[in-house]
Amino acid sequence: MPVTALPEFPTNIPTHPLLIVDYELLKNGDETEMDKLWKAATSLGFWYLKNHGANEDVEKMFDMGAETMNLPMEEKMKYEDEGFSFGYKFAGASAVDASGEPDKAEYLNIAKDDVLAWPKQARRSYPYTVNNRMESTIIPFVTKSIEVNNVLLAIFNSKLGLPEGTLCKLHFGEYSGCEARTIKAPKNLPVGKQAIGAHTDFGSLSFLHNRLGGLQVLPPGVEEWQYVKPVPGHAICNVGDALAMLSGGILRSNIHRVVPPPGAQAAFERWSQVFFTRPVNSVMLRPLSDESSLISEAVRKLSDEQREALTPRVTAYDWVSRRKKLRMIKNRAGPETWMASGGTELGRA
Ligand SMILES: O=C(O)CCC(=O)C(=O)O
Ligand SMILES: [Fe+2]
Repeated sequence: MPVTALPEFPTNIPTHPLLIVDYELLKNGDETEMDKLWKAATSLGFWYLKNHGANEDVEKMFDMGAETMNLPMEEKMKYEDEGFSFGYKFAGASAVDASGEPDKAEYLNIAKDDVLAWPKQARRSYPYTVNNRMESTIIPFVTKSIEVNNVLLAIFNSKLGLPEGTLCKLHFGEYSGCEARTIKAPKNLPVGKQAIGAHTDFGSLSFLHNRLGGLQVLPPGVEEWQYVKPVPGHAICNVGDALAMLSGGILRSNIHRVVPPPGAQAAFERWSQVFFTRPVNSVMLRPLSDESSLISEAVRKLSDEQREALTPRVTAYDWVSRRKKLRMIKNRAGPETWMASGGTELGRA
């Protein structure tokens, strides 16, 4: 489906405005732009990123996603995600709420470790539609996404007053949950259904590309979900739980969800491409108070409950595994399973 054939996001629906950050300016060390990024990451935790240079790679990812999701179900299920995160997740495998309502989105997660090891296999195998496009599409998209998220991480490292390279070291040199995700939600979903239930992202940074509306955030202090409007060529970036924890809550991992696209857009399939940067598996998730007075000061001001929420005493691997596992309907015992699947949202979900 050419992008131009898709209906516009309706003009009569309120949206949550995000700050627009220019990646080229960030890369050139522009102070004003870095301040804008900091403001976005410490308030809502979401921002648009323009001039990121990944648009052509993203277009190819949309093609790869369509080729993959169009495979017969039997073929996709050969690559089912059996635990951690990598592989195929069929629509309806995860709950969207405590009642156990099934999700409506299917997706395929491709481990960064497999992409960087190609043509060797590091973590698992994938459908031929992925293998065939590894060199032309997936390696370029993942390489570019890593580069972008590294620039963002280095800025956060400096603004948090951490010794140079601290955050970078926590994200490289070992296997991790970093992954590229291609997502499809069907067209004509009834209003009120959720393609993806409310969640905070599990890792550190997400680099998201979508074309239709449907992504919503619940901003702090607000009771109503608000749409984030897709803007052509602009990525939607956000902070996840791991970075919220490492920063002692200074960086915000905000809750979000995916509902049917609004207005005339609802009649179209909804596709997204994401790259998730996550700490390496063995990293203990906790505020880096020993390494930054800014972080230790922020942690000192938290309530006991907030401090506990940011200090789960588990590794990055266990954090992703638990959240993923407890959202799966096959592991659901009752509403308590959903309640136990939460992240750093401090009861907001
Ligand atoms: O598809 C989208 O717009 C958002 C997807 C998302 O939140 C996720 O995969 O974590
Ligand atoms: Fe998300």
